[in-house]
Amino acid sequence: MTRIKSAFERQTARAAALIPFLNTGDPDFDTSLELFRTVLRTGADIVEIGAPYSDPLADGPVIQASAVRSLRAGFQFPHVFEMTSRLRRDTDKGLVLFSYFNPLLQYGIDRFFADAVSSGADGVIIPDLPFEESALVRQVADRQGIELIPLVAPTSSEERIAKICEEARGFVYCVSSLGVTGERAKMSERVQDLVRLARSYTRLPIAVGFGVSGAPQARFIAGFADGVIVGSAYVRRIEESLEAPDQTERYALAIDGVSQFTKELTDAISDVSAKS
Ligand SMILES: O=P(O)(O)OC[C@@H](O)[C@@H](O)c1c[nH]c2ccccc12
Repeated sequence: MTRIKSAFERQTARAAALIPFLNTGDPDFDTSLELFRTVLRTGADIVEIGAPYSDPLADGPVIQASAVRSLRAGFQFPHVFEMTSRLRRDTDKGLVLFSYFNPLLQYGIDRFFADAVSSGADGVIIPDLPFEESALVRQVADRQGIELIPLVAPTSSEERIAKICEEARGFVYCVSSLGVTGERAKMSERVQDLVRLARSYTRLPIAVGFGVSGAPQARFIAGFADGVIVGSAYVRRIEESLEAPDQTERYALAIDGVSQFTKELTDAISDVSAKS
């Protein structure tokens, strides 16, 4: 059984897996390594390990600012492999590399997947991978033995969702709403229809992301999906920690912030299974 599959299977106690996203190198490499370790230690089942990019078209202001911080702190693309191999030593949970298509193309598709496998990654998400190129990329991923996790959006036609789900590996990422990443006060109820539709085309786990700002949305999603993906709300806690005057306090605030938030989210998700 793959680590991604077992991460979802382990959720018999909880209604859904918790899947945080953080950018590698935000606010610097060593601190982000400790932040990833902290969310994994305090309850995350899978992590999305972001490769910061200078032109993150699908990201809202919080993750855009995070990418700027990482790049300013000297992030280079191969650091995602260093991050993954460091985390792999500590954990058997799911490690998913997250990169836009362009920097991955620059690095070389075959080289990227070969390095991803040797770093211990279980999966890859490429949010802006054009459907027309996905067959080639999936073939490389399959050949290298790593799972290429697709996204379906509220705007996807049923025909396109069917095709994406048929070719999916690992899990299916259902984007909850139109637009860019970022916390929403309320999630669209329509995401339940999207998950229901995807479920009719795949037996893989289905995770929902975009807009989760805290426990209420996590609880809502855990009621009908297998995974809750949270990015901006975590990254905002890192950003807020940087307002503290000195480095030691900034570090402590960031670690405490993501640790406390993970507990809030896992408690909310566990609530759901207790009730159902
Ligand atoms: O930030 P949010 O609204 O919690 O959404 C998850 C998102 O951060 C993460 O999955 C992600 C980060 N960058 C992306 C770009 C496209 C799609 C998804 C993402």
